[in-house]
Amino acid sequence: MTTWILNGLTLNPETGETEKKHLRIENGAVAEWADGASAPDTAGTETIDASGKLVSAGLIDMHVHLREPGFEHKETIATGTQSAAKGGFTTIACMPNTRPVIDTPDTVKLVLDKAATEGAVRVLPYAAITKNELGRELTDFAALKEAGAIGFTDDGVGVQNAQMMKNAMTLAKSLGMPVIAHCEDDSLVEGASVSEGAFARKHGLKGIPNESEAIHVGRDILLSEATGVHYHVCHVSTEQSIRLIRLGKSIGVNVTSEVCPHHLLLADEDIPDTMDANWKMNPPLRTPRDVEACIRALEEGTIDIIVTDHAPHSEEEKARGMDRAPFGIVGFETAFPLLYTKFVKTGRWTLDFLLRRMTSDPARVFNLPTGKLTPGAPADIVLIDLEQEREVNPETFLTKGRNTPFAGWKLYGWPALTMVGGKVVWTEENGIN
Ligand SMILES: NC(=O)N[C@@H](CC(=O)O)C(=O)O
Ligand SMILES: [Zn+2]
Ligand SMILES: [Zn+2]
Repeated sequence: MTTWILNGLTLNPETGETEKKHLRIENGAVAEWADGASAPDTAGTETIDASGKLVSAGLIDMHVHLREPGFEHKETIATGTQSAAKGGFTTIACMPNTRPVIDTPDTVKLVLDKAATEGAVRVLPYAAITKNELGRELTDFAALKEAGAIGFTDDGVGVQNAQMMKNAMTLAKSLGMPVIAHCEDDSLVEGASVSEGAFARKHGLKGIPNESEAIHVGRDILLSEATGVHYHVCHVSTEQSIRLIRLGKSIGVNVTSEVCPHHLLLADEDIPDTMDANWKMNPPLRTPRDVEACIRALEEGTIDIIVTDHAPHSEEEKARGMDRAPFGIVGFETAFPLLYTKFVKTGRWTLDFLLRRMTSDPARVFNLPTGKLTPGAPADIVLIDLEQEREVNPETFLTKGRNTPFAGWKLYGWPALTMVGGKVVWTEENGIN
């Protein structure tokens, strides 16, 4: 089957300018970029008009929470992947902190089966490092890999014991698998819900110190050096962690890292005095100095990729107040417009820079066959409207979560159509296909 995406704008990375091209798709794969100056012969083919829209490889999000099994009131694989499609994502990697935890081959298979039948986009499951994410006993890495897990992580909590982490890394290395770490030392955090900083001081709250993250980053870089494993740091949020990752990379340690839009855009002092728990996430919003450090680290390559850490919770859970509400905010449906508006439209980044951090770089870091629209690649594509300004309205989200601090923000760069493997899965006009 042939599909033509006609008259779209594609980015020429050499000039940084967009140019009009037609894209031919054959049997779910990219076949040809044709000159936009003349009309191709489209007799007998399906056509999609992309006039005025950017044509990009589908976005890749290597850190998301789909909540199924066990927390279907927050999200399901169906709603989470639909939300991802609406946000322009075509591949997402989901975290194992479900109930039960994804720590057996059967739970990995359950996620893969559900994703295949009910999912709107590609889903790559991570499996837990330790059984039930309790930090006591390693899971069966070989069997989990065999079942389809793409890496190991106890996201949601840090692995507190260094020997446990070293054993995990040694085993993962022997299987050629990465270890992905939520970096948090529990002994330094105990009961705090916001960062140590201006907001905590103003409200007399106990704060989460920056070193609670960086201590694990430093420890794990040493363990990665010792074991040779590919070690990937989750949701980097502090200047201290960045310093350590920079050092690790400079001496050749196999370390990579990710950052979330909120840690590039918001600081603790932006949290409203109403203590709205839609501003509560882990790691917490840090100081403006940390925000600038995260931006620079991404710019210099110390941080490799952008992820959302999409973490839906119900309105009832988020209404429990800053102290008692769970950590986490949704991310799929605001990520690209936020970053495009605040970093590309303002002139700090090129469009090419932003797109790479959300497409080809995650594919490179995790060895995925997607992320580039070169002939032969899967036709995972997003069309993006860069011109129209719209307001973030959580009531229109496809995720079950409404927990975002970005409601009301006026943004550009909204996805208009998402295609996975040559099949249109979502359009602005008609919703989920
Ligand atoms: N990021 C969050 O604030 N919450 C995540 C857990 C996590 O990513 O650590 C969640 O599962 O809700
Ligand atoms: Zn985490
Ligand atoms: Zn997470």
